[in-house]
Amino acid sequence: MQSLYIIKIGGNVIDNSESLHKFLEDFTALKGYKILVHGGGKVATQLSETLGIEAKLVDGRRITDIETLRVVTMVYGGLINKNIVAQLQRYGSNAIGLTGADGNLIKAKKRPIKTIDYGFVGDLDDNSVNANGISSLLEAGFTPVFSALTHDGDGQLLNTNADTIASALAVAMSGLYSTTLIYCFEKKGVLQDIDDEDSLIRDINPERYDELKAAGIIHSGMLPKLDNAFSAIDFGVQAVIIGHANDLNKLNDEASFGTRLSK
Ligand SMILES: Nc1ncnc2c1ncn2[C@@H]1O[C@H](COP(=O)(O)OP(=O)(O)O)[C@@H](O)[C@H]1O
Ligand SMILES: CC(=O)N[C@@H](CCC(=O)OP(=O)(O)O)C(=O)O
Repeated sequence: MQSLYIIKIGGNVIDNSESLHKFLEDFTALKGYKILVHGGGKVATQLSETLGIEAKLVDGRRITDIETLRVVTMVYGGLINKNIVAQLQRYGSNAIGLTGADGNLIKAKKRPIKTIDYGFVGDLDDNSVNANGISSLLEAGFTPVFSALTHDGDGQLLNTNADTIASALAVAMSGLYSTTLIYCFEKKGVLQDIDDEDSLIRDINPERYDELKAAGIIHSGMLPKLDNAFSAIDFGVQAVIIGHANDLNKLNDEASFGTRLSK
């Protein structure tokens, strides 16, 4: 089996142009098949507020009414995706920018209304990702760049969390490639003390995860990220690493890049 990297970058990296450029240069230098997934929640929140649309998030997930869907379509599918693709082209990567609607590559189901109506938010299931379609892009020499947008097959775009997209892509692609999933953000990895970059936790297994949650050491945005990450490992993804976007060039040096998850 050939190897594949699926790498996700979040809003804080995208919002910092120096950090983003270093990351994109290092991403281009990685050998072999690769897919980039980007969020951009921070930029969407800023634009919403500029437009006078209140940004509402519950448990890290954006309530996406029709106005907000327009904003995230512009921000994720347009502004951020096309800028990243243009920069990757500059560095020599033949990037192709995508939403899940393009090539019907990721189909989602609108989240059912329970206690909260999330609006146009899409959830993924086992059949969401068209792995063969994505594989044909990779084999043709393209580097797919996915934004946090999917579709329902009935003409409706949906907002889907980028960590979830990265995890679902990794699970689906692991049937065809030996897949490593990497979450890149603005810290060295999962930290024992969130304010101390020297307190990196090198390995986490499910038992340790439970302890760190109970002790309040892991909280907020790191909780859904690790839930997605452990679910990817359970469903056959070879390796999952969480690390600093500016350290991607140290990826092959196990001792210096990020937190590794194990079963
Ligand atoms: N133990 C921890 N180590 C590192 N980050 C943590 C930890 N616990 C909570 N976090 C928070 O998780 C955030 C990352 O999640 P999130 O904001 O969703 O990032 P992204 O937008 O990159 O996906 C960090 O910015 C940090 O504030
Ligand atoms: C449904 C939902 O919450 N979607 C996310 C998609 C963007 C994202 O995931 O961005 P980060 O990775 O930068 O957080 C949102 O709109 O914030």
